Amino acid sequence: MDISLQKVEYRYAAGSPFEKKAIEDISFTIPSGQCVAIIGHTGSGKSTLLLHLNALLKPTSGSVVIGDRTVKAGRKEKDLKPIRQKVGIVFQFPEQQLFEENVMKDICYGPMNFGVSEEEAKKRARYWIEQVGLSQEILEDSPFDLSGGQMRRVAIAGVLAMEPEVLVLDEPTAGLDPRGRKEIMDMFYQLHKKRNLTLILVTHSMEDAAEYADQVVVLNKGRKVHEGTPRDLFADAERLAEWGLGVPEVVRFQRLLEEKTGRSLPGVCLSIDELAAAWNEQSGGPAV
Ligand SMILES: Nc1ncnc2c1ncn2[C@@H]1O[C@H](COP(=O)(O)OP(=O)(O)OP(=O)(O)O)[C@@H](O)[C@H]1O
Repeated sequence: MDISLQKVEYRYAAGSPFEKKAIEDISFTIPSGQCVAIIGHTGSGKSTLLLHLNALLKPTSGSVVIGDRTVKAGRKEKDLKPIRQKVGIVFQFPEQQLFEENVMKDICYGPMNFGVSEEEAKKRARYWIEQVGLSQEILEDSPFDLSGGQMRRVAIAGVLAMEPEVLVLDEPTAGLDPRGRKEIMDMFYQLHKKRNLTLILVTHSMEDAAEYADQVVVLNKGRKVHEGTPRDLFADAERLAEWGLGVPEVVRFQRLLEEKTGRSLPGVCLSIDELAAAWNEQSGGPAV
């Protein structure tokens, strides 16, 4: 299922003295099965845009096409549940939304809310708890007895148990240590690859955008200022700085290495493995 935004504008408190234009003239398409990162400085409009992806917000002008449904300004929408089921959002710090007495009930809540039977919801809970790297034993525990990392996985299992076609991740690694970040992102990436799940990654992390995204959309002051591959984007540090963004660590390390050795490597390397391979090829031996 593709999602396509066409000249989307959104104003908070439209028509009131407190009106505030948050995004404008935003058009792009997220093709089914892709991993797309949406990045931008604080206040650039990422969260506002994210809420349009499953019709939690309706554009003030323009339209959002989600599969076979078009959501546009000035039109009363019929049942939005099918859209909300197909496009799952994992909000920032999703563990804060756990509230049931045990993990099983928390995971079943979303699917049952969308009309799935209790029996089927429980079957899904048993399946998804393992897919997020936890054991079924945890299902009977209170979510509040778990560690922060486990709570986050439980909350993610609750969204996955709705079996969405598109998963929107709002700063999925916020507050995690580097190991936890990598584990969570690798888990999403495996799901994306194995199930052809479309991933939309809304993030401040240039590292995550560089490592996982096929395409990156950059927002600045409510407008789309760039759309392209991570490689194109991170080759231009000056432009990134203009938008208040930094280059990923691995690209910075590449520059440092080039400065120190006086040799330049072909292109931009987006992972340590790539950097090592490019260096070894240039230098004729394993120096990194
Ligand atoms: N509920 C609201 N009412 C009025 N203005 C808002 C509201 N939410 C956001 N804004 C404004 O809209 C603009 C875009 O905000 P948004 O939260 O979408 O940006 P963001 O890129 O997600 O920021 P961050 O990275 O800090 O979460 C900002 O100028 C913000 O002040």
